[in-house]
Amino acid sequence: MSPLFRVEGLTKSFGGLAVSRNISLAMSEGERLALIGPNGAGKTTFVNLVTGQLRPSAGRVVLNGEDVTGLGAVQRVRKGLVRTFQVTRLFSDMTPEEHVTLTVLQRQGRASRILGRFHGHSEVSDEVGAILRTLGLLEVARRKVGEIAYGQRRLLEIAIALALRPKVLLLDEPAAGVPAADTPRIEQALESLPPSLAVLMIEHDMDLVFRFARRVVVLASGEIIFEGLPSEVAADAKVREAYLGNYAHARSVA
Ligand SMILES: Nc1ncnc2c1ncn2[C@@H]1O[C@H](COP(=O)(O)OP(=O)(O)OP(=O)(O)O)[C@@H](O)[C@H]1O
Repeated sequence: MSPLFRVEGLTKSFGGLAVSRNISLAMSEGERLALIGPNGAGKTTFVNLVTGQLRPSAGRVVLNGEDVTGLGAVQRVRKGLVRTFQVTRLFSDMTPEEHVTLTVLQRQGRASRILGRFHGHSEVSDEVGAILRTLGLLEVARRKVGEIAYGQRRLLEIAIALALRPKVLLLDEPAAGVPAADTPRIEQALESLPPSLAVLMIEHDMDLVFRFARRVVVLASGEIIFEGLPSEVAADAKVREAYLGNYAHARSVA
């Protein structure tokens, strides 16, 4: 079976710094993949290349057999390639319900007509309610974002991404900054994501990685150095060296 999504030979340099080196990777429908690696390994750059925030120096991004490398970020979202960001980008005066409603209407090309009339949209409210329920946000659906917990804001980012009906969802550190007591909520929400969705998650919280991922890819210095089962990753010599080297470097500059 051909993969839902693949990248071939993705390469990117900033000046003389090679940040992504010939990265090839495929994902199938329903896949749960974690992309890990030491700080500065090039994980966010990889996501930016996949979603069109950055243009690669070489290589291709292929979704459903279609080469989307030439498309911009908005066009890729329309095709089903959707991401969340490491830092939340929400409006603190709006509620979760308003954020998700606006996104659904935007996806349908109707957002410009409804500004100021959020609650009357019964034709999308079932979908909005279902998305908020999936992420465990129904109870705060009508609270202002500025008043809800940080972990709930991170979940709202994922809710907004779901409202775009992704085929491939890329999560950039969904648990970053979330208090440890709230990470089970994030984990639970990730488990509730639609089974057919292909999910790639960047995450530093290894407990979360091991519980979420069926496959792990390790990036170091812009290169894939490991691809395999979560149970195998910790024992891999190259992976240990990459993390240890990074740790030693951090100690030497501290
Ligand atoms: N726009 C840019 N211009 C120049 N260098 C950049 C740019 N973006 C990223 N880099 C560099 O590329 C390297 C990889 O950065 P990237 O943010 O992709 O790593 P990362 O693996 O996501 O790191 P972290 O885990 O710390 O978020 C770093 O050395 C970074 O300084």
